[in-house]
Amino acid sequence: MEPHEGFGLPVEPFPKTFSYHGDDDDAVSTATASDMKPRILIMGLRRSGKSSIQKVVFHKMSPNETLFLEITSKIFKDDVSNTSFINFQIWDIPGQIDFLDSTFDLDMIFGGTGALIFVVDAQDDYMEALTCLHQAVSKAFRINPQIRFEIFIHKVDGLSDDHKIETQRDISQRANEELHEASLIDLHLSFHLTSIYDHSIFEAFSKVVQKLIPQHSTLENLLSSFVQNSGIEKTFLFDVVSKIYIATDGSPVDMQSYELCCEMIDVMLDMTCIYGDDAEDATTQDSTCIIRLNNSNILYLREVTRFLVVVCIVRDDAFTKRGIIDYNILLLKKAIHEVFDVRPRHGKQNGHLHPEMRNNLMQASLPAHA
Ligand SMILES: Nc1nc2c(ncn2[C@@H]2O[C@H](COP(=O)(O)OP(=O)(O)OP(=O)(O)O)[C@@H](O)[C@H]2O)c(=O)[nH]1
Repeated sequence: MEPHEGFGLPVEPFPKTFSYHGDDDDAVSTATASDMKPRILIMGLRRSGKSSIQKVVFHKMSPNETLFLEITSKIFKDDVSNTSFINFQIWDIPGQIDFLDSTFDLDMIFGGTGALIFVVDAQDDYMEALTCLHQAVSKAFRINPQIRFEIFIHKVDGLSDDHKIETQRDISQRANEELHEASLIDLHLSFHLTSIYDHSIFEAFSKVVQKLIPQHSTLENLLSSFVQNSGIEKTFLFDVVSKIYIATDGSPVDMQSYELCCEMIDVMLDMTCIYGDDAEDATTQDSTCIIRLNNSNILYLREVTRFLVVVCIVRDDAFTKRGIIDYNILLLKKAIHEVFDVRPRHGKQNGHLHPEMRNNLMQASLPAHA
């Protein structure tokens, strides 16, 4: 099954030559070919929820099934690129990793890492987790200062809204104070409140992945231009299998809209699995799905590649101009294919929309929105 052959031009998930170290590959030179893929590490104490996060986001495991997951005893490398647009590896690091143990090649582990997710169980006493967090991030930062550090304050489904905010404030203050005392002032931590029992884990993972996509700001510009010229309220570019949104337009994301779009993808995939033609993949046929909501909005889903769909929220009066929207979606697809065809080494992304793409979109704009 070749990735992204479903629509027109071939598209690579991430450019294969892409490295998070610019042109310097020394840090990963000892790794094997499959280890060369950009990598996200998930770390944290035992039973903090690392394997559950990975199974729920990338393997469609239902949250309740995670109750029966066994303890991870060695590093689990999960290559998600066969089923997902996201061409990288997720490494689940066992809770009991000992940084002084020479059997762990830390230079290799942290050298090729794009992001380190550290999971803190918010339903447990988190003091030990904070000590481990400090050890992990300071070690990783000294080996590879390019790593993004993402702290998932996890299992917040058991906490009230006030308690969530208070927990985040306390954890971020303690973690940053420790870094300050260790003079690691350039080490930046990002915090996310997460749970596998709602969409917060998908939202947080989306944010992590977006920071690792070199083309992200170009995509965001492209989607903003698309929205403005099509009379659309909000649009997301989704990796279908993981429901991670690769990009959205520049307007703020509200969780309810994101959840609605995720649920639409679930409905489409479930229907396709149950009633679809077995010979065809869920999204090989330029799939389209429209759901009219009871609040005068319409959810409009269109395939971009085999693994990517664009989901739009449109007011029903704007949807009467569907021809314009469809025309703009055609241009959007073409532009997205072009964006991912650009390899950073040979032509670095500058984060701006190519003028040709912008002009094409303008041609399709409604007079009212032009
Ligand atoms: N309430 C709640 N429980 C969760 C959440 N995520 C995971 N869990 C539970 O936490 C327990 C431990 O989850 P695992 O994913 O096995 O934890 P782990 O960090 O991989 O554990 P090790 O393999 O020992 O490193 C399981 O019973 C999960 O069901 C969550 O968001 N909320």
